[in-house]
Amino acid sequence: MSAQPSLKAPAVAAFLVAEAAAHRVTAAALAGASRLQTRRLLCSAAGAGATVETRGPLDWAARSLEEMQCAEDFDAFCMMGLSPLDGRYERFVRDLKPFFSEFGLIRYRVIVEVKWLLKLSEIPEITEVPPFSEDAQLFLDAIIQDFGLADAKEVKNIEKITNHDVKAVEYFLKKKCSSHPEIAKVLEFFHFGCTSEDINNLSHALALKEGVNTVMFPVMIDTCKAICSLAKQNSPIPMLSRTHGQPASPTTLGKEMANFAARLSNIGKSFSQVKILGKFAGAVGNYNADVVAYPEVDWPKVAEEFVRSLGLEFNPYVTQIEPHDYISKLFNLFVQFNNVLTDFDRDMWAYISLGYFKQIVKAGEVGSSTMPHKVNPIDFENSDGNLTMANGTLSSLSMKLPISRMQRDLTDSTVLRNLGVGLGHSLLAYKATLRGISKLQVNEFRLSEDLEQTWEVLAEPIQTVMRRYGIPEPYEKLKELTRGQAVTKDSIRQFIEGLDLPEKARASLLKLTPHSYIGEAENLARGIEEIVDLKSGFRIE
Ligand SMILES: O=C(O)C[C@H](Nc1ncnc2c1ncn2[C@@H]1O[C@H](COP(=O)(O)O)[C@@H](O)[C@H]1O)C(=O)O
Repeated sequence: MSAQPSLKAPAVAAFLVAEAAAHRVTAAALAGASRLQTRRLLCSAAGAGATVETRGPLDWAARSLEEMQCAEDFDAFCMMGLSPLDGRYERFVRDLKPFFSEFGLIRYRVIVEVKWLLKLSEIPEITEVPPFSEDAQLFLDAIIQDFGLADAKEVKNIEKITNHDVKAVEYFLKKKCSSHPEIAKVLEFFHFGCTSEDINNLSHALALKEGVNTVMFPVMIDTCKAICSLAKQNSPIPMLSRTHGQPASPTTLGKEMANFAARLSNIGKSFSQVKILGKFAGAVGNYNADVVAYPEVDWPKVAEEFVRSLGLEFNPYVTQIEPHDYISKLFNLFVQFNNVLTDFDRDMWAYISLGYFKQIVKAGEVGSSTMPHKVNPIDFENSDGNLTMANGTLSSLSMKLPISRMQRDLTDSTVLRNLGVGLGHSLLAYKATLRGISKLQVNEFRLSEDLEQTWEVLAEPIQTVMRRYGIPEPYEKLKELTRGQAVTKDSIRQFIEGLDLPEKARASLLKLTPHSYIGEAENLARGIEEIVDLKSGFRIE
C-alpha cells in the first residue's frame, strides 16, 4: 500500500465536491450525503463500469488525529498518561498514533477482514460467495475508508463481551453489514478459515510498513540531511582531534560530521533489504480447515495472492504465527541507526562543552534554574536519553518476538502492542537531535585557539618526513622534544631548522601549522554528498 498524501477532514469534503463537479454531480445532490452516498453518486455519474478511486487522497490518518484531538478533555487525558509518549511528548510522536495505537490495530484488522471477504468472492470454486455487485463493493470499501474512532469504540464495546479482540472485529463487521441485503447473505464468510493470527500478523505488517515509511523515514532522512549540511558548511574549518580525550592530529569540523552522515546513510540503505512478511495459513500453518471445506481450491496460492495484494511478501513456512524474524531484522537496523545517533549526540555534547559550538538562545527560555549564565545542551541530552529508551524497547522486541512455544503462545500478542513505543522514543530522539542541530553556531575562535596551543601535534608529520629522508631515530628525537614539554611555534621551528633535510622538504615543514595539518579532511567532507544517497535508502517496498 502506498502512503497517501496528507489531507485534513475539511479538505476531504472539498475533494469530494471537486470530484462531484468533475463528474457532473450537483452540489445539491451531495448536500447532506454521507461519504458512502457520495461515492455511489460519483460512481453512477462516472458511468456504468467506471470505478471511483475511493482510496485516493482521503487521509484517514489526519482524520483520525483530528477526531482524537476533538475528544473531550484530550489535554487532561494526556496529562494523566502513564507513558511520557502519550503525555509530555505526545505532540512530537502523535503522527505514529494512527498506525500503532489500539485504534490503528483495529482499523488494520477491519481492512484485512473486509479484503479477505472480497478475495473469497473472486475465487470461482467458492460459489457460496458470488462476485459482489458494485454497490456491495462500495459498501465494503466505505467501511474501510470511513473507519473512525466511533467505529473503533464499537469494536471495543463488543470486546468487553467476547474478551477476544479479533472476534470482536468479526462481530462488528457482521453487524455493520447485516443491513446490506447482498452482503448479509454471506456474513459467515467474514473470518472464513482464519485464525486470529492470520488477521493480526497482516495488520502488524501493514502498520509497520506504512508507519515506518510515512512517519519514521522522513524524519531520519531530515536528520541525515542536517548532519550532511553541517559537514559541507564546515568542511574547511580546522579542529583539534582528540583520541583518548587527548590532543591528536587535527581534522576539520566538517569531516567529523561527514563520518556520521556516511554511517547513518549506510544504515538507511539496509532498510530497503528488509522484506515485510505475512502469513495466511490458518490455525497451525497448514490450511487444515480450508482444505477440508474446499479441497478443490489451491489454498497456498490463494494465501500468497492475498498477502501480496496487500503489498506484503509471503511467508509460506509458518506455525499459527508469522515468526516475526523480519521484525527483529527491522528493529535491529533501528537499534544500529540509534546507536550511531547516540554517538553523534554525545560528540556534539562534548564539542559544545569544549566551546566549539555556541547554542543560539531564544528570548524567554531559561538555561538553568539557578545559574543564569548557562545554556545547556538539553536537546542532545534528551535525544540521548530517548535513544536509550528506544533501543531498550526495540532490542527487547527483537529478542523476544522470534520465540514462541510450539505452534504458538500468546506472549507475542501483548509484546507486539509496544511496536509504537520503541519507534516513538526513536522519533522523539530524532526530532530532539534536529532541534539541537538547528540551534548550533560554530565558534571558530575557540576552535582556532585550541589549535594555536597545541603545536606539539606537528611532531607526527615531522617524524614521518624525517623517516622518509633517512634521519636516524626520528620518533625518539621528537619524543624528547615534545613529551610532557611545553612546545611552541618557535621550538618546533628551531627543531625543523636543525634537521638535515632537502631544502624543499624543510620549507614545506616550516610552512606547516596545526591549522593546516588537516590531511584530506576538507576534501573528504566536501565529498560527503556523493556518499550520502538518501534516494535509494530509507524505504521499505
Ligand atoms: O484464532 C484464535 O483465536 C486461535 C487461538 N489463538 C489466539 N490467537 C490470537 N489471539 C488470541 C488467541 N487466543 C486468544 N486470543 C486473544 O488475544 C488477545 C490477547 O490479549 P493481550 O494479551 O492483551 O495481547 C485476547 O483478546 C485473547 O482473547 C488458539 O486457540 O490457538
